[in-house]
Amino acid sequence: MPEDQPVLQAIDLRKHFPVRGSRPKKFVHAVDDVNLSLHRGTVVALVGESGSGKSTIARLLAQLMPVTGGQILLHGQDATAKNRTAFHRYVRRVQMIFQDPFGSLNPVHTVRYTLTRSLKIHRGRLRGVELEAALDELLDRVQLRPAARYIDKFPHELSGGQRQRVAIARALAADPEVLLADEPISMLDVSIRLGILNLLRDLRDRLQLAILYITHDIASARYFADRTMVMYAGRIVETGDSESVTQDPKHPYTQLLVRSAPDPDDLESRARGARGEAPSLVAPPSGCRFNPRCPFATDLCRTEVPPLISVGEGREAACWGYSDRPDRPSLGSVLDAYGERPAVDVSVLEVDR
Ligand SMILES: Nc1ncnc2c1ncn2[C@@H]1O[C@H](COP(=O)(O)OP(=O)(O)OP(=O)(O)O)[C@@H](O)[C@H]1O
Repeated sequence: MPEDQPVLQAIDLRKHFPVRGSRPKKFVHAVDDVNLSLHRGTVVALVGESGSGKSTIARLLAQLMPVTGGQILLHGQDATAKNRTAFHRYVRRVQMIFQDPFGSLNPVHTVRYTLTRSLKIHRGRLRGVELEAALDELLDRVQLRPAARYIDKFPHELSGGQRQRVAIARALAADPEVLLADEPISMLDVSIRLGILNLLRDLRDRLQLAILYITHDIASARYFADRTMVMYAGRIVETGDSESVTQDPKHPYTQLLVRSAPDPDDLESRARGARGEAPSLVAPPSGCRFNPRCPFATDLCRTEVPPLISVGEGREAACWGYSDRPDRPSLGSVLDAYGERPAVDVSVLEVDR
């Protein structure tokens, strides 16, 4: 297998949810034309505001629901699971970690039960010494040591961080190649978030996992992810290595997102105050979906969807401002345009490595 071949790939991924009771039928355009690739030993962050479609992408990649359009490839092969056996095979390779480790662990079962069950589902029945060794190894991988201290505990006897580690261990029991981590730290105490990210990074390196890290916190994307993809209203608006995307954002939306870190909700209120609300995904704005909030938008932006345009090595932005069209908008400083100083200095992105 060539090193640079993606493990998991989404091509022109699309998800439209029907709006219940609408006549004529309307749809929430949650995800449109999303392409992404996950590679061995690499973390890709998917960043965006609430409702931008991040979780939908994770659930599509996990095949928890059908796509409206597009394709999911595992090692270059169409991975659409057409029956239970195929789905089971897929889930062994592609595991998901959820936001709420309390909700995702059954409160009536001990760590031993949860992990044994996962091992049984994915690796067949293990017994005696073999089972104990596998349980020990799983807890060791997520740094819950010594295993004996945790193995017979119930979820309520563990801290949030320990619960999330157990949820990660349960995912590792499948011996996956891909982890889809949907906001894995957002419900945890700030003081233990870094520990979980460092654990995931360790797993990336030691097990060469391909990780999709979903977050609305662009600072953690910079800290943790090799590459960052920024999503706005169901579409990818910028991609590149995390350092460049966060330090030198090109798309006006990414610029706004970076400037309002670490509180993305602040972005919502500031942008609303300045330029209307986040768009309805039932009838998304034509052209660039960011155009109603963009201070630089022109007729071109209002009518034609911008493609992802190269804006540097390995970097792309879906903004007409970077095209060579004669009617392209001329970009300026987002902050000047909004007439505001940054709420929080960008240096908040400097997290202790
Ligand atoms: N099952 C569903 N039925 C209808 N609409 C849905 C469904 N799931 C998600 N949506 C809509 O799709 C859009 C994208 O939602 P999604 O949860 O993917 O966003 P998100 O970026 O993950 O947000 P958050 O950070 O709040 O989870 C939203 O408008 C949401 O209301």
